[in-house]
Amino acid sequence: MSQSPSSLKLSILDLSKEPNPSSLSSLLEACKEWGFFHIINHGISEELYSKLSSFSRQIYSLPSETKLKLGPSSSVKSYTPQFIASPFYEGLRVLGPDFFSSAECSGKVLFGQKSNEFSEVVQEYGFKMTELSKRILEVILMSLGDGFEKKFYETEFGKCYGYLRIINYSPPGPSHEEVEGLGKHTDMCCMTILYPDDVSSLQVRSKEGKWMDVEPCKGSLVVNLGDMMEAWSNGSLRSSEHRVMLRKPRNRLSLAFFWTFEDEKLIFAPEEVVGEGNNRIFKPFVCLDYIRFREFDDKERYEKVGNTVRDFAGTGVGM
Ligand SMILES: O=C(O)CCC(=O)C(=O)O
Ligand SMILES: [Fe+2]
Repeated sequence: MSQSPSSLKLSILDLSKEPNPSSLSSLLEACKEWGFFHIINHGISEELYSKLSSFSRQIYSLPSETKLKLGPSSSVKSYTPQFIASPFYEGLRVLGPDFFSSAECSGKVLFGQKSNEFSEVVQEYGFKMTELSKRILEVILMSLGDGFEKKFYETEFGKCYGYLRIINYSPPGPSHEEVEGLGKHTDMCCMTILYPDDVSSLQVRSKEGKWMDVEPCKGSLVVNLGDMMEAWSNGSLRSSEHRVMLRKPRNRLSLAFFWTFEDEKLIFAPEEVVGEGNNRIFKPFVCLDYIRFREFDDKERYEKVGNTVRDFAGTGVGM
């Protein structure tokens, strides 16, 4: 058996406070070292979360035939059944920016009459997460350089959009001490905001390759940077490998909100971000081409585990 992992206390960004030099420098440090941090005072109420998690529980207790009407081989394709990402993982994707319509499309199949309430809850969550993503991204840009949020927010990130994945991990069997709920991967997007339930199962891989348990932090959400951000920052911000290890004999529910560039975006780190005299470690690339590279197969849009943006667009310099 492998050694038991050490636990990792992530840096905390308090969104109720105006960013100051000290909070910006600890955020930057966290983004460079781990690409992961916690946010507190994020404005997502427990009430909204519990409404959405109650719908999620209802969804995942539906019979497989109902869920399979939403994918992977139906025309809707919002549902990823078990045995694609892992035997324990199933997920439902709701695409923004029109979260209501997207939720309605799946909700009609899953809930029939009750779908309106589901769509409203998802819309509210999607809207709040969108606002939150914009805000966090601005602070990250501020931490990267003086005035960078004004210079780059609109021009570079102005067309970003979000999508939500409602994820259910089924419990490992009694004979298993620990199983992989979601294997090692990096997120493709710019940034992910994760609302995990109270089961701590998320692990992040250090630069040295050591798996670390993310230490839970009450009332916080977990933010992690994705490959698009790593490429856009010329590798100075980190998109870390992470995975989910299931240990408790119960379901785990998580809500992952992905904030991503538009498909046609050409990712090319601005000169000021690269910095004078530094080498470019990524070739320019179009987002959709990278998403295609990572696709599991042409039917399923799940991330292909193992391939990262460095494999796809790395120049081989400075790695
Ligand atoms: O469920 C989790 O805690 C993590 C999910 C995740 O990493 C992902 O969906 O990319
Ligand atoms: Fe992830």
